[in-house]
Amino acid sequence: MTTKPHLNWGIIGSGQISSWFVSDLQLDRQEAKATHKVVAIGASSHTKGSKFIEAQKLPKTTFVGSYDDVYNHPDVDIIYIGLPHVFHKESALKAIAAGKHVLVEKPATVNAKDFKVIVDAARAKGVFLMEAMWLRFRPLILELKELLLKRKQLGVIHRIIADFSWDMNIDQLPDDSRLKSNKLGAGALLDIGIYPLTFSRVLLDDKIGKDHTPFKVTGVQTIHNDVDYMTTVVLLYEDQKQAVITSSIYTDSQFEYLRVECEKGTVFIGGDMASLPTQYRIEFKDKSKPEVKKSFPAHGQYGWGLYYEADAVAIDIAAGRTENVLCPLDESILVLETMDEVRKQGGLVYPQDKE
Ligand SMILES: NC(=O)C1=CN([C@@H]2O[C@H](COP(=O)(O)OP(=O)(O)OC[C@H]3O[C@@H](n4cnc5c(N)ncnc54)[C@H](OP(=O)(O)O)[C@@H]3O)[C@@H](O)[C@H]2O)C=CC1
Ligand SMILES: O=C1OC[C@@H](O)[C@H](O)[C@H]1O
Repeated sequence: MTTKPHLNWGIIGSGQISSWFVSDLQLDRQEAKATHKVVAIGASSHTKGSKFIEAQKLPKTTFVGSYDDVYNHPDVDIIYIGLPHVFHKESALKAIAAGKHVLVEKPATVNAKDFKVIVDAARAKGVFLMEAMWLRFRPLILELKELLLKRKQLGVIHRIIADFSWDMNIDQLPDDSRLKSNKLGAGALLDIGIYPLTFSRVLLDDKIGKDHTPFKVTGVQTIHNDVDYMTTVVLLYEDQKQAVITSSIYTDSQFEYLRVECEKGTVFIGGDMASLPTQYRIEFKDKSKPEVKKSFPAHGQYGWGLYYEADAVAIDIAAGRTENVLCPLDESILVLETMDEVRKQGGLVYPQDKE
């Protein structure tokens, strides 16, 4: 019997996404491709870290310390960074300096320039690095990629229309919320617009990263209180395909938030959150063909599905790879550069852009 790849995780930050990630790592999954252990929690205070351990039902012996303690913990193989965007750079650089592999939440950084610094540091140190864009690893997306791009079952793809909008009640949030403050990298595009942008990258272009099909970017932004409440992006590919990408923090998405329009039919993708697609259906232009519908369970016993990216990372590291083929570093840079261009046209500036 071959043993599965294994990773010992150090978690930085005890907030919302760290709690999802840690609960997924602990799920008992028969089909798991790797095994995971959370060995250390880094939190801004010992009390917060201990509460996190209790809430996540981690063993009481799990190490709790400062972020620095966790970067330098001898049992930790890989650091997961679950901090607001603006803290990703410093955290990733410290983890890399300590010789750890890194999985950093999306967006990898506020702009492309900052992520390039991290990529250079990881390459110099020879450690694994990836942006935690979990969408790229979901079975629903992999199945549609195979169906649309590899088998070309619906013929030529013409256009993608994709949205992630969520009424965050922004005016009721405290000014120092990561969802509201420009200083914390808030705004629709970076927080949620990155998902429909990723959908379009994954489903419209069969090339990735440095090899991508060239596209022109047009963006408009509605800015209030120094953050984008609403952003719309149009990508025009060299071969005339288009992606229309919308995001907003003061309206809500429809259940079917993504449409892939093709020569022979249209794919509609839906779910409660555009970061977590749970079903697709295909309407064929030939009406004699019955609609195809497929569901991919999530939540509860199925967890969030963050384990797909975690397993992929474990397999890469066991194989000695320092980046992942579905989420390579140049592709994260491309997405960040695209968002930089949209913000340049839309007028949204973050403090990191001026550094
Ligand atoms: N993949 C996904 O589906 C999701 C990804 N994300 C990404 O994860 C990251 C974190 O998001 P989320 O978990 O919602 O964030 P939280 O607001 O829950 O904050 C996470 C942690 O960051 C630290 N932190 C928060 N605010 C500050 C501050 N002002 N100054 C210093 N430290 C702070 C705290 O760490 P401590 O506990 O140590 O005090 C906090 O627990 C973001 O980059 C976001 O884009 C978020 C949600 C979903
Ligand atoms: O990545 C995300 O997806 C879900 C939202 O709740 C969150 O704000 C965002 O960071």
